Amino acid sequence: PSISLVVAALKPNLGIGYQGKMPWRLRKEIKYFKDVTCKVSNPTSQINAVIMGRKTWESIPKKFRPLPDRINVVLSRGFPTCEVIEENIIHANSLDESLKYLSKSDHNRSIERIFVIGGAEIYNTLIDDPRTSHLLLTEIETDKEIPVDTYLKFPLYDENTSWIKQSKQELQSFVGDEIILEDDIKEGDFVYNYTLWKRK
Ligand SMILES: NC(=O)C1=CN([C@@H]2O[C@H](COP(=O)(O)OP(=O)(O)OC[C@H]3O[C@@H](n4cnc5c(N)ncnc54)[C@H](OP(=O)(O)O)[C@@H]3O)[C@@H](O)[C@H]2O)C=CC1
Ligand SMILES: CCc1nc(N)nc(N)c1C#CCc1cc(OC)cc(-c2ccc3c(c2)OCO3)c1
Repeated sequence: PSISLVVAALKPNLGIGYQGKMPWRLRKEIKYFKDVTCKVSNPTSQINAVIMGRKTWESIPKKFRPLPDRINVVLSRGFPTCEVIEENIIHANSLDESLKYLSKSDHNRSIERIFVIGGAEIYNTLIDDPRTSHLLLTEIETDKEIPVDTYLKFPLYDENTSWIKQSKQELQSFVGDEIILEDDIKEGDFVYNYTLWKRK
């Protein structure tokens, strides 16, 4: 199965978190995240999965979790192998266990896409996993000093990296034409752009 990492990070050091929370609240970015992770070709027969670490699950405000219309998989070494907590909440103790569960055919809707939605420990393990085929990176920039204590260790800007930033057309066809992709979105002290990266 192929996995897509979805993350919003502050350039140039790819900061993603501060004291267990996100360093920013970007309204349009949250909508993009929802639209991209929810979108399936056929909503009656398909659904997507979002996989996250236990700390990210805990950081999502209770009223927003589980993220609706997606199968929510939470990873913790403290969970037994794989447990269906509620219809759309799965607890698993490893990525492999969760992928095994997601690839079973007895779901009432088939899984179209698998997105990893955080946090740092999960991202930094999976960026090197051969099953990770796409990276949906929201590149954020600011002139202000923003407190950040958690970073992506992604080799994107190294000269011999195997990750290639795709064209905007490629991103558009990946997310589908229903999603409007604005450029240089300004919110508060931030300017950001949506990007798609694939391995060479
Ligand atoms: N900018 C962005 O787009 C995003 C940013 N974030 C930020 O990331 C930060 C959270 O990241 P981080 O602290 O790394 O925590 P994570 O969300 O990555 O959760 C870490 C926990 O996940 C479990 N876990 C990790 N790897 C595995 C594994 N291989 N198998 C089983 N369980 C595993 C462990 O749970 P246990 O301890 O229970 O064993 C571990 O403690 C926050 O600041 C958050 O705001 C999060 C999402 C998106
Ligand atoms: C939504 C931010 C985001 N953007 C991108 N590009 N990739 C991501 N993986 C994420 C994320 C995430 C997990 C998360 C963390 C969080 O606090 C740490 C809050 C949310 C969240 C999820 C849904 C929400 C919402 C917040 O407000 C309204 O609806 C969602």
